[in-house]
Amino acid sequence: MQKPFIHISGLSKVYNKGKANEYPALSDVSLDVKEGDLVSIVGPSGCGKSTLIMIIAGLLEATEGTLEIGGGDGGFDVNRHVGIVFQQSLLLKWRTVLDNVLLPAEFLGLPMREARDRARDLLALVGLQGQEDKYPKQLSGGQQQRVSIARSLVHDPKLVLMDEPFGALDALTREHMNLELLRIWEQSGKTILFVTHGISEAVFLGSKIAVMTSGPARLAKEIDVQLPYPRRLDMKTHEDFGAYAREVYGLLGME
Ligand SMILES: Nc1ncnc2c1ncn2[C@@H]1O[C@H](COP(=O)(O)OP(=O)(O)OP(=O)(O)O)[C@@H](O)[C@H]1O
Repeated sequence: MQKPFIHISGLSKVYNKGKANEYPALSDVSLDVKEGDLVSIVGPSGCGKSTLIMIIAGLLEATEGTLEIGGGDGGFDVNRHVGIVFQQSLLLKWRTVLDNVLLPAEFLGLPMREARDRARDLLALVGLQGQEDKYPKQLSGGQQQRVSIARSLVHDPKLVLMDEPFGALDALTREHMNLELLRIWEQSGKTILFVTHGISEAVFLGSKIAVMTSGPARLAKEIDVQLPYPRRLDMKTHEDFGAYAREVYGLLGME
């Protein structure tokens, strides 16, 4: 049987272990993700979503458990093959849009001529063709987040981690960005883990939803979302969409 692209088993994280302020942020999390999946990770504030993402990104060490990425062939390099988008776009204000997108390619020492072509293609993919020479402050919040999505893809990662990327946007821009993200996902074929507080957003985007709960911080359930792609906003009014949302509300104790 083919191994999952991401295999997480029995993962726990205790902050400040052994100290008076020891804090269990993740407890016994297991999750398998197929290549090309878009997995929404949804849960209340403080349930450990960012902690999980940071561990997967190699920015934080787990206290216990197994994490394997890349199907176990040993060819996955977390520095080379992961792209990250945070809630804030974290653009460098003194660099142009194009130069911001190029940052990961610079860090990784990739051939810059090809990277520049790719960055231009990605800016077109995220709807920012013609904005390459602008500076971040000349863009709206939604446009800045598009730049950070292009930046997360410039080194052609196999896995994109998105930690509440649209949390700071207004509701309408957020819905628009949801549609854009689905288009980018379908065109790029990347595996995406998408953290959100938004139940509707989680259902709308995900091929799978990982529902996390706090107290204890754990993975309550994985739900395969059988809604067809391409998804359209009017699907949110459909009965099936409502049933998935109700299931997530129920798991979070919010019926
Ligand atoms: N460096 C740290 N030291 C101690 N505790 C921490 C640290 N980082 C996070 N925590 C705690 O671990 C818990 C999980 O934090 P985390 O940021 O992963 O949650 P989250 O689900 O992403 O929250 P939010 O949705 O509000 O961003 C929280 O209670 C937080 O206070």
